[in-house]
Amino acid sequence: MADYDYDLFVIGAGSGGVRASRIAASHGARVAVAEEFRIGGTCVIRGCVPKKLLVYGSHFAEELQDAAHYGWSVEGMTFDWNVLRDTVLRDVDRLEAAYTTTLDNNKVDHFHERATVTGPHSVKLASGREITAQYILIAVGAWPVMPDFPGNEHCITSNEVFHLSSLPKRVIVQGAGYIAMEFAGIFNALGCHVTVVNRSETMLRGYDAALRDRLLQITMARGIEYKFNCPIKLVEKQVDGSLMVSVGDQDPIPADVLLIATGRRPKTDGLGLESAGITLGQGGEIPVDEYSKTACASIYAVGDVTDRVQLTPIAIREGHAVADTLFGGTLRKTHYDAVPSAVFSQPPLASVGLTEAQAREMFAGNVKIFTADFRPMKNVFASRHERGLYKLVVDAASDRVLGVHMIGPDSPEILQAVAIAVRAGLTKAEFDDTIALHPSMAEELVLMR
Ligand SMILES: Cc1cc2nc3c(=O)[nH]c(=O)nc-3n(C[C@H](O)[C@H](O)[C@H](O)COP(=O)(O)OP(=O)(O)OC[C@H]3O[C@@H](n4cnc5c(N)ncnc54)[C@H](O)[C@@H]3O)c2cc1C
Ligand SMILES: NC(=O)c1ccc[n+]([C@@H]2O[C@H](COP(=O)([O-])OP(=O)(O)OC[C@H]3O[C@@H](n4cnc5c(N)ncnc54)[C@H](O)[C@@H]3O)[C@@H](O)[C@H]2O)c1
Repeated sequence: MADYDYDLFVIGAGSGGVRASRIAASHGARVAVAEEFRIGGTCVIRGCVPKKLLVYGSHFAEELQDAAHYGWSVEGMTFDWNVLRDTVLRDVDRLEAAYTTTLDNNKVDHFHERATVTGPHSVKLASGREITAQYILIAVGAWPVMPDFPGNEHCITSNEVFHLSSLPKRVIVQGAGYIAMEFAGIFNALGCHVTVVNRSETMLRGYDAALRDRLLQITMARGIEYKFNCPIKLVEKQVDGSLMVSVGDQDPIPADVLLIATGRRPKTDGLGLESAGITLGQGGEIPVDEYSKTACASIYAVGDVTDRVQLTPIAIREGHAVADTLFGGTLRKTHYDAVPSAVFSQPPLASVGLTEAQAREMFAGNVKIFTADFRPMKNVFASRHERGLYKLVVDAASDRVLGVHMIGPDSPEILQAVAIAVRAGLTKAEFDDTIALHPSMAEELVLMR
């Protein structure tokens, strides 16, 4: 290894890249990482973290609305977008500094520039410097897809949404996936008029149909408008700076912001992978084996760029596994069973394991479904009519719980704990044998009969 400048060169200091760098260095490897934007990557800089802070910030609207029922007087309340935005952006700066310190503490060299691959053991920095490494890890993440229609230059993506100069009055969100439903919830709670425009009639594909339907009903009641089966045809900028958006065969919709949330494509364009004999998949993803090794034995790839599961904890696990495999003396794979996930919509939904539809197909219909459809106590007290819905999907033959699906207040927090039980393969009888924690919403999980 001594013939190379580094033992490991990582391209991309995001969730996967930082974890792999840190762990490889802790195993004694000489590691460097190149980052073309900001240390921390999508999750920290313009993804999970600032998004969740905006969810927290906007959720006060609901709390303040309900507060009067609990005896609080909240007259004259106001909201200042600039304060929330700037506080969130300051927290992002803090986290970027913390990630940089982590790299420094682990003696990982970092180059603040773009890197491309020039061969199985070599990379080139934007400044022109060539660096060699025994192994190269590609952890460059993904990039928002911008659909092709006239006027798309007037639209923003999740990259820009955290920096809006003012709170828009009217927001159109294109797409009905994670980002669309999370930002529809944020803007709706902050008092904007929100229209979700989707090309199909399905929102949050992959989530259980009953939960999706519940989210649709609640968010419609909260004022979000939906236009399904509705492609965007044209966006025209008006003299006052607002937008006129032509959708489907309907009347154009006026808006101040059009947020595109139509998926994220692996960021592999121009990365030079062909120089190492790596052929990209149809969606631009890097094909890898179960150890995240590419077709080139010295090059690995983790995270969104491989388009396996586009979630931060997965990128982190994959990065950690590569570092252990290459430098820790342990061959380590990442498992993808019972991966918990959540949509931080308002209300949020969360899920682990098989949906009812998936289980019915895999188990030839031999499944049992248990549901709790309830009005959370705090909602009843606040005269809020929104109901929570929890669903357990159970293998009828073995009694094993195959999936847990929840929509309602705090469901992501509750689901993380119950995901342990699903991953451990516990049965419905073992759920039932667990004493309820009362009064809580989570107790519904052990009370479904
Ligand atoms: C708005 C939004 C909200 C999200 N919310 C959640 C959530 O709540 N929970 C969750 O689990 N996931 C969430 N995600 C997904 C999550 O952010 C990603 O799955 C995760 O960040 C992927 O990590 P990664 O290491 O693969 O890539 P990234 O974190 O994207 O890191 C890749 C890094 O590589 C850099 N880079 C790219 N090309 C080069 C190059 N050639 N040279 C040098 N550097 C380069 C990029 O600048 C970037 O910093 C969200 C994503 C978005 C966009
Ligand atoms: N809470 C979380 O864990 C979280 C939050 C945000 C993002 N993410 C990750 O980031 C990824 C990207 O998020 P996303 O919301 O952009 O993608 P997504 O895959 O969740 O949703 C994409 C949406 O865009 C629609 N669409 C796709 N192509 C289109 C086109 N050409 N025209 C019109 N509509 C189109 C799809 O029908 C779908 O509704 C997610 O897959 C997820 O893995 C996770």
